[in-house]
Amino acid sequence: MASHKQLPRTAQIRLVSSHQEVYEPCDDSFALVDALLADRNNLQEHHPSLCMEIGCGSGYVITSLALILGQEASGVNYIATDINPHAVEVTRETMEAHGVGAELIVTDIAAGLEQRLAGLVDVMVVNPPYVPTPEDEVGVEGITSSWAGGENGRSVIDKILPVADRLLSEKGWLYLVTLTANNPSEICQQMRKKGYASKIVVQRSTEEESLHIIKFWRDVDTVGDEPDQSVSGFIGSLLTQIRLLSYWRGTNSDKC
Ligand SMILES: C[S@@+](CC[C@H](N)C(=O)[O-])C[C@H]1O[C@@H](n2cnc3c(N)ncnc32)[C@H](O)[C@@H]1O
Repeated sequence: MASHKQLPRTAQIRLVSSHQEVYEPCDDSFALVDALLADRNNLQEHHPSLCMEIGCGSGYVITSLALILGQEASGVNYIATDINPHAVEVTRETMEAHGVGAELIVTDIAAGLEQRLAGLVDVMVVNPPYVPTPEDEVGVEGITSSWAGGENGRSVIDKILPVADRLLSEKGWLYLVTLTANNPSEICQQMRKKGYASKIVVQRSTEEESLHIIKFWRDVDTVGDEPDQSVSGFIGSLLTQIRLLSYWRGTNSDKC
C-alpha cells in the first residue's frame, strides 16, 4: 500500500452549473481526484486511448482526469455514464467549459455499451453510491441514488465490478472509491480471483467516513494468490508493469 502525500486538488475545475438532484463534489470526489493526481506520472505514461467514468455526477472527476492527462494527450476519448439525466447534463456543461469533448450517456452502469466497449477502456474511474442503506433506496430517482448503496453499501459496487472486468482493456486500470463498511479487502480478493492486482492509492478519514481509493490492474500472476504487500509482490507487479510496457510498445505502437 502506498502512503499518501497531500497534493493540491484540481482547483481549476469550475462547475458552471448545478442541480439540486446532482451530487456536488465532496470529500470522496476530492479523494478520487487526489488519487489520480498522485498517480499522474503513471497515467501520463500509460497513454490511454479511452477513459470512462461510471456515475459522473457533476463531471468534476472526469474533467479533472482530462486536465491531468493534459491537452497534449490529444488521442484520448472520454465516455461517462450516469443513471441520473440531470447529472449527465451538468457533466456536459462542466466538460464543455473546460474544452473537453466526451460521449455522455444516461444509463444504468454501462447498459447498452458493453458490446461496443468490451476490452477497450484503458482508465476507468468510479465513485459509486457506497453508503449502507436499505436495499429499496438503491437506484431510486433523484439525489438518493448518489449515495444509496444497499447492504454494506455494496449493491451497486458489486454490479459495477464485473462490468469493469468486461470493459477494461489488457492494460486497463480501475480507480474505485470505497468505504471501510464496504469491506475493501474483500473487494480486492474478489478482483484478485478475476486476475487483478490492487493497491490503495489514497486512504483518508473524514469526520464521517474512512475512504480508500483502490487502483486495480490486470496481473496474470495474481489469480488466486493471497493479498501480497511483500517484496516478491512488489517485484511481481514491477514485472507486470514491464510486460505491459512491452505490450504497449509492441502490439499497440500503432495507436500513438
Ligand atoms: C457518489 S456520486 C459521485 C459523483 C461524481 N462522480 C463525483 O465523484 O463527484 C455517485 C454517482 O453515481 C450515479 N449512479 C448511481 N447509481 C448508478 C448506476 N446504477 N449507474 C450509473 N450511475 C449511477 C449517481 O447518480 C451519482 O451521480
